Amino acid sequence: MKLAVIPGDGIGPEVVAEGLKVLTGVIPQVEISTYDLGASRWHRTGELLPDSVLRELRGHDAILLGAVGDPTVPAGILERGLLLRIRFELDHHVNLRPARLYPGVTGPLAGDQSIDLVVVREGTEGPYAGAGGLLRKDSPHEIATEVSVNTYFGVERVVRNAFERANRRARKHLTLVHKTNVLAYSGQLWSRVVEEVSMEYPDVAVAYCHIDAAMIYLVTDPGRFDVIVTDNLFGDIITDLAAAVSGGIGLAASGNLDVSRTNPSMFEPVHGSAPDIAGTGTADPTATVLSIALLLDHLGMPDSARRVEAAIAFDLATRQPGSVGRTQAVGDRLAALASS
Ligand SMILES: NC(=O)c1ccc[n+]([C@@H]2O[C@H](COP(=O)([O-])OP(=O)(O)OC[C@H]3O[C@@H](n4cnc5c(N)ncnc54)[C@H](O)[C@@H]3O)[C@@H](O)[C@H]2O)c1
Ligand SMILES: CC(C)[C@H](C(=O)O)[C@@H](O)C(=O)O
Ligand SMILES: [Mg+2]
Repeated sequence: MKLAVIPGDGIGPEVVAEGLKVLTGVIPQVEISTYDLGASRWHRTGELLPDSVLRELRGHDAILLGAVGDPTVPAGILERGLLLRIRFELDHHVNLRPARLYPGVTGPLAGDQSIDLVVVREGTEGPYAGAGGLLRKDSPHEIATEVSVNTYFGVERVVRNAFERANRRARKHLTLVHKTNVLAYSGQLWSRVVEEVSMEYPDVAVAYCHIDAAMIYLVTDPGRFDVIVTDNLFGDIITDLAAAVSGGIGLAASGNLDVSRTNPSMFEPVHGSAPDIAGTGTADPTATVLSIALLLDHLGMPDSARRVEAAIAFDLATRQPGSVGRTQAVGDRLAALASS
């Protein structure tokens, strides 16, 4: 397997190092190329993602990314110019973000909540598309627009993927989360496409939830969700909350998938570069390791993926209170468990 690794900024390199320990323990023959992209390269050279590097990335089976973003770089430069550019150029239209409350993990919710859901977030459109601009800049009449772009092609392929996933899961339940009461045009398109595609999946029960109410239910009754399909921005927000109620952002994994497999997919923790804890050795690398399980599944190595997941499940079930908090110690435990 040829793997491109982008450690990135902040805690990115710290969690990626632990992820690679686990991966190379399970798949010793992995061929790794590491790419120095992120804040330090930008400061040194002004480069974000040279075209030559993008070409090289395309030649790999998958990409593992830590995180990008740094307080010394103006907001959005790295996020848009590096991370989103990779997602867009490599057509990562399905942003897969499972959230599960593992046995032994204490979440912040009251009572015995069961959480086992997967968010299928659209990855290349919505307000992320970069359409819009500033009119009458620096005047009292300045106007900023950020247009949400939703194409039939883009919505249909992500909705179809969500139905396929729901159909393979035990509960066979899909919830569209949107804001159709206000976002009339895009809401209509998403609702219509969900209705159309649902005809091909008669075994999947379909529900709808406005984004604001979905935030209530994620906290009061998360068990109602199985597969959530939603747009790029709603999906970003939902998945941080889903992570928080499932034991924390340090456990939340993601895969940016080109479902057509024309381009390599990219796997990364849902969290960012966490400048507040970077360098302290306290970041939880579990999200990165779980992202590696998604990567192994995507590349057709389900047995290895299950070994990695089982290692995480065992570790989470047996972690002593206060024993999280050392990045390397967690990575060592997971690597030993996964390769034993
Ligand atoms: N995919 C990505 O690369 C990605 C994702 C989100 C944010 N970002 C960027 O990261 C930077 C920081 O963003 P932010 O602070 O809003 O979000 P963040 O996810 O980096 O951090 C939010 C909070 O979660 C904590 N946290 C994050 N990961 C953790 C881990 N593995 N273990 C323990 N605690 C963890 C942080 O300490 C912080 O308190 C920004 O530049 C942002 O744009 C990048
Ligand atoms: C950093 C940012 C561009 C990114 C997003 O909004 O998708 C992040 O928040 C994420 O969740 O991966
Ligand atoms: Mg996010």
